[in-house]
Amino acid sequence: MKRISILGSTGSIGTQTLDVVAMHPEEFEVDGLAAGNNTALLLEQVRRFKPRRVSVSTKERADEIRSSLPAGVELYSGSEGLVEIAAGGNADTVVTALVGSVGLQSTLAAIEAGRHIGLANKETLVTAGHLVTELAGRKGVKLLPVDSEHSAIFQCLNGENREDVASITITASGGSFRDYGREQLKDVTVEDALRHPNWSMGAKITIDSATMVNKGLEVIEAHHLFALPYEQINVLLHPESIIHSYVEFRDSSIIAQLGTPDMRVPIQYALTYPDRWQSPASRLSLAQVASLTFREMDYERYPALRMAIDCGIAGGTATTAFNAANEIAVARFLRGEIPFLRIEEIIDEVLQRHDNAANPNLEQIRLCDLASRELAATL
Ligand SMILES: NC(=O)C1=CN([C@@H]2O[C@H](COP(=O)(O)OP(=O)(O)OC[C@H]3O[C@@H](n4cnc5c(N)ncnc54)[C@H](OP(=O)(O)O)[C@@H]3O)[C@@H](O)[C@H]2O)C=CC1
Ligand SMILES: CC(=O)[C@@H](O)[C@H](O)COP(=O)(O)O
Ligand SMILES: [Mn+2]
Repeated sequence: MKRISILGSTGSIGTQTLDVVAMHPEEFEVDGLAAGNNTALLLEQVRRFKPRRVSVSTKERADEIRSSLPAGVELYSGSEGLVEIAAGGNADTVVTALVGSVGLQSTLAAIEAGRHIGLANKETLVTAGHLVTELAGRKGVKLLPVDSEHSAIFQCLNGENREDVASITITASGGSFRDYGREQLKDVTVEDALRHPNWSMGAKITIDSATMVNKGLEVIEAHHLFALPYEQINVLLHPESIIHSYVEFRDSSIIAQLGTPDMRVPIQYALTYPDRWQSPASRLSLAQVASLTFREMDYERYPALRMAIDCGIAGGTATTAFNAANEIAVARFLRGEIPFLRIEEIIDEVLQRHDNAANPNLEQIRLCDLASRELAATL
């Protein structure tokens, strides 16, 4: 029996994690679920998966659902609620499926409590990767990647010697506007940007895919997860999203992981590693796919990717500033306040004014995150 808790159970990754649980009801027990504002869906999940503990975004939301919860279910709220679900109870693995660096405190709390982490919330590693990996190492906690590219690389590295790795290559679909030139990006709408060609995901990551910020976050995530220098991490455009990523070894062999684009596969592998179980995902027929295509990454077309990698190389608080500026700019774009191309300009302007601090502690990261958000909100 595997006991899990999910932070962000009502989102895209959270609901797909529960799909995996539903496929193997005898093998999983759900200890805790943390949602934000979608209390109706949370209540449905409570009825179906019978967690012992739940949390919602605010006290008001908690008051709304208190009387509808079965007797004995513990109810929490706010950031303390997230920490309670992450570190209290008796889960073996906590799936971090919150969106944004709001997930940092609860991820650290889960690690501190000795829980293994099924890590979807990439912003946590982008903003404070050195602290998260150091704590996980000290506590003997596994950081099991859920992000499809990182799960692919993790699978390709299985049983290999790290000294034999020449490079890793993260594939990128190109997002909603992969066939647009920069001129065409001036007038795109929120609706257009939310139409990802291959994956159905939450709104924030779908916009990040369109700006290529997602790939930038993933390069930084890979740097921390696999302890690789940036010069060994490549990005390649692969519009079909069938090869999820690959590793090249020093003998020139390449090992890649392929599959239909279905997040339930990497989610399940993070929960069953090192075993493989039956999955709800459909089988890949390469004969039907017929051709796979690749393009060199164009850093002028996607300047936000270059900025993210430069921040990763600079280290310190640069990645925190990058991530915070992006989170605010994306939220503003989604609210219709700014045009699409303004997202990368805002990130750039925040970075121009950023005063980098090397090897930051948690408090320095918190302050940098706050200041970058405040600036990005006013630009
Ligand atoms: N979706 C995907 O396929 C993939 C996602 N990822 C990463 O996984 C993470 C989650 O993405 P995704 O599932 O798409 O995001 P969604 O927006 O679909 O879901 C986010 C979840 O977080 C909850 N949430 C948000 N803010 C808070 C808060 N302040 N307190 C408590 N809960 C909160 C939401 O609750 P509610 O809805 O109830 O308000 C929801 O359950 C991101 O870091 C993303 O980059 C990585 C690879 C693929
Ligand atoms: C499914 C997943 O892991 C996403 O992060 C995905 O990578 C988004 O696709 P692109 O960023 O390649 O468009
Ligand atoms: Mn990904």
